[in-house]
Amino acid sequence: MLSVEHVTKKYGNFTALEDINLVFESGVYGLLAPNGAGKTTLIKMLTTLLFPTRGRILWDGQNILSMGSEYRGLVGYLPQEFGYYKNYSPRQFLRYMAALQCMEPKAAKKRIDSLLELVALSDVKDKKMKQFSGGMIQRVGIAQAMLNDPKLLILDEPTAGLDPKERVRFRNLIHSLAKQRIVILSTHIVSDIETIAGKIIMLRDHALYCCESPAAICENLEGKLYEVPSDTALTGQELLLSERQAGDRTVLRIASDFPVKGAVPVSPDLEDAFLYIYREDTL
Ligand SMILES: Nc1ncnc2c1ncn2[C@@H]1O[C@H](COP(=O)(O)OP(=O)(O)OP(=O)(O)O)[C@@H](O)[C@H]1O
Repeated sequence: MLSVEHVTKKYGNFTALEDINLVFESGVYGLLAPNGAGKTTLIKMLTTLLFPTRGRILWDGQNILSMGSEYRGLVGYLPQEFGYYKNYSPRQFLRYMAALQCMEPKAAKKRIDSLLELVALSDVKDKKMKQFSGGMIQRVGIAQAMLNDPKLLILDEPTAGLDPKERVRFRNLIHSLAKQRIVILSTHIVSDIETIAGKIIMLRDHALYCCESPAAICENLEGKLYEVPSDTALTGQELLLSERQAGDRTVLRIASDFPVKGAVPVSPDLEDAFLYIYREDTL
């Protein structure tokens, strides 16, 4: 179990995160917030690349900073900018990464073969990565993060640059990895996590806004969401969230605390909740 207790991070006088409290148990956690909200800062503290200014992070009750390499042995990490060698094949690259982790060569070979199978790259395991698509590179990155069979897998914006088909494949892969481990996945793209994350962590105003299931987050908007024709004049009490194509016409999705005449009540989804929660922020 991983717990974040009263963690604050300051960069000089600037407070990037203030008094964050979280508890992680196995399953997928989506860290969802607009750019600049502090996702990478939190992730870097969870991976010991940055230290909290105040507060502490515990793994099974022990401070991760005092655990040192023992803790890092439990963590798999795919950073936002994942460095790889274009002229290496996935197999060469993973062998190299395994050697850096001092894995025994025979065990490493077996593990690499099964990981390449898991991320569906066995067919291209000896091809140079310079020919790979963004999705294929991300899958090499995930295999790299999984080398030590981590108890805590952290993926920072792993779906950036993926096409829709690659995103679906990625979601399926994450789902299969989340059994018996904690997976923390940061993103600002709602659809990447709404079907796979058991809990969504939202940051707002440099603080924790919520850590709840997608259903619980949507529930807060229940009864407030409507669709109206696109030529409807909105009043100050109605908040435009998005537009959607319904057959051959466009409809507006709006949030309102009061019933709206002529509007069709609809059930909120996580995208609506995201837009509602960050309505005053520049997205
Ligand atoms: N080394 C640093 N020095 C000063 N300010 C920083 C530093 N790193 C990040 N920040 C600031 O802290 C805030 C949070 O940054 P962070 O990178 O954690 O956000 P993020 O949610 O991961 O955003 P993105 O998705 O754009 O990376 C931002 O306002 C950023 O400008």
